[in-house]
Amino acid sequence: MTTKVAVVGANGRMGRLITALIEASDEFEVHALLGSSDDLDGIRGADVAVDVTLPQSSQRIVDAAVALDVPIVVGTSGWSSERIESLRHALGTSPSTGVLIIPNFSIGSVLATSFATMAARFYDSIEIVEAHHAAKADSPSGTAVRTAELIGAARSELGPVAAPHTDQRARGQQVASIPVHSLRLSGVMAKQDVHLGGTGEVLTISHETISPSAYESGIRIALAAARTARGVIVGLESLVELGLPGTGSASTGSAAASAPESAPEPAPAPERPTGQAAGLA
Ligand SMILES: NC(=O)C1=CN([C@@H]2O[C@H](COP(=O)(O)OP(=O)(O)OC[C@H]3O[C@@H](n4cnc5c(N)ncnc54)[C@H](OP(=O)(O)O)[C@@H]3O)[C@@H](O)[C@H]2O)C=CC1
Ligand SMILES: O=C(O)C1=N[C@H](C(=O)O)C[C@H](O)C1
Repeated sequence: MTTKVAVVGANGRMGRLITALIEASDEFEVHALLGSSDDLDGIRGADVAVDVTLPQSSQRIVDAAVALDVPIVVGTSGWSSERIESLRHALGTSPSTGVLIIPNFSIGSVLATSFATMAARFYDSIEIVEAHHAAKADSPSGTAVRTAELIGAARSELGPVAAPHTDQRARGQQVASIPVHSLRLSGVMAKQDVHLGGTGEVLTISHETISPSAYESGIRIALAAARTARGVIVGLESLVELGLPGTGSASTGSAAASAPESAPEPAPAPERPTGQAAGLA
C-alpha cells in the first residue's frame, strides 16, 4: 500500500526535491502538488502532507492539514519552541493526527546539533555561525534556532551563556541567550558551526550540507513515520535512534518537551559502512 503525499510548496527547491523522490519511490505516490496560488483543500484525502514553504505560510498550512485530519511533515523553518508549544496546546491532549516538525532532514546536521547539546554544559561561551545560499528567505536558520534552544535547555541549570556586548548589532541575534550570526553567501548550500569557548580551548562543531541529497533519507523517514504519528513530534532525532546519551525521544530539555504523544518506534541507528548514509538511504 503506497502512501499518498500532498506536497505544499511543490514549486520550490525542496518541493521539487520531495516530488522527485516520491515519484522515484514504490513506497509513496503524489496525491497533490500545491503552490502558493492553490487551494489548501487539495490536501484533503492525502495520507500525509509535507510543508516546505515559507515561515509566514507554514502555520496556515499546518492548520489546514490538522483541520482535514491529514498528518503533516513540516520542513519549513520558523517553528520556534514557543510556536511549537502553542501548536501542541491547540492539538489538545488526544490529537487525532500528527504534526512532525523537522528543522533539518540531514542526519549529519542532527548529529552535530546533538553533539553541541551534549557539550553545552561544559562551556559558558557559546556562539553559532550559520551560512546559507543567498536565496534563503529567513534568518537565523531554523536549524540554528533549534540548536540554540536545545543548548539553552541543556544549560537550564547553568543559566545564560557569557556573551558580552550583545547590545552591539554585529554581535548577532540572541536565541536562548546564544548569539547567532547568519551569512547569506553565493556558493554555499547550508553550513553551521557551533563554537564553544572554554579555558584555554575552543571546541567547534561543524556541519556542512554540500548536496540536497543529504535531505533525502530524512525526508523518507519522516514521510513514513507521519502516517501513524499522533501529536507534535520535533526533530529527526525523535524518529531515528542516534545511540547517543541525552538524545532521542527521551531526550532532555526542549527535546523532552518535544516528546511525541504517539511517535512510531525510533528506527535503529543507521549503519554507515561506506561512510555514506547507507543505512538511511
Ligand atoms: N528541514 C530541512 O531540512 C530543510 C528545510 N528547508 C526550509 O524549507 C522551506 C522552503 O525552502 P526552499 O524550498 O529552499 O524555498 P523556495 O523559496 O525555493 O520555495 C518556497 C516555495 O513556497 C511556496 N509557498 C509559499 N507560500 C505558500 C503557500 N501558502 N502555499 C503553497 N506554497 C507556498 C512558494 O510557492 P510558489 O512558487 O508557488 O509561489 C515557493 O515555491 C524554507 O523554510 C527552508 O528553510 C530547506 C531545506 C532543508
Ligand atoms: O533554506 C535552507 O536551505 C535550509 N533551511 C533549513 C533551516 O533554516 O535550517 C534547513 C537547512 O539548513 C537548509
